[in-house]
Amino acid sequence: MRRKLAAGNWKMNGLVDDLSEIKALTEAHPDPDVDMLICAPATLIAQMAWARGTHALQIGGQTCHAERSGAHTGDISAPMLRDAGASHVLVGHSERRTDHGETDADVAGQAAAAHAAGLVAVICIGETLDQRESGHALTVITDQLRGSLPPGATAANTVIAYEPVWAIGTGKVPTTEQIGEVHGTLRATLRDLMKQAEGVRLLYGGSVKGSNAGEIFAVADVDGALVGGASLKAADFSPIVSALENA
Ligand SMILES: O=C[C@H](O)COP(=O)(O)O
Repeated sequence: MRRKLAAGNWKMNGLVDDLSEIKALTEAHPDPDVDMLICAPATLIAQMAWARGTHALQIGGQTCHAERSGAHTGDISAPMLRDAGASHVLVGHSERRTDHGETDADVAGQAAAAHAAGLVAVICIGETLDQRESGHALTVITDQLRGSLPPGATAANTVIAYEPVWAIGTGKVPTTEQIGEVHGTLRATLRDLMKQAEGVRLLYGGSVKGSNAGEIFAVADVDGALVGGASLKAADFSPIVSALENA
């Protein structure tokens, strides 16, 4: 049985004052039936880890370098994230792939670095609108998964997040049939790639809100969500956590 995961990605948002949202979130879900994760900007990871106190909320970074240390100005390594209090890290988010030209091979290297540092890698994949409309979505996400999954990936150290690029921050959401088709394909692909395929959690991400979370979580092989905008405020994220608890 896969434990469900409600993950938030604050992206390049959040100042120290916003840690009040973590207090509100943990107070709203003192003993959650699902895993909760917030991927914070690097500047807030240590303070967020302090702010959660003894709550089970997990904290993640949003990217990491493939190397442990070195002359890479402005980058952050997986051991640094771990040292700051993170247990997870996003790798291969489409905004990283677009803004920083990260390739599947780069993402696999980052995920391997995360694993070596004892972090869970949340590997993000997803097709563009052109790829969806030209009928290539399943080929694209399958190729991304094959290229981004490093050797040594296990059910314990890896989560896959399917985020169609066209659904991120747009209010557009695939149909539940489309989500089910992709997640079923991802599960089948994982079976080809690793022994623990049944245990790997598959998240859906892209315009998830309290109002649509329930129907998304009812789709087979959707084990949770990766939420951007609606994770910034506890009042918005809490209904998503509750919907997952009730799924
Ligand atoms: O990492 C999160 C995704 O990019 C989804 O963002 P969104 O919920 O604002 O659409």
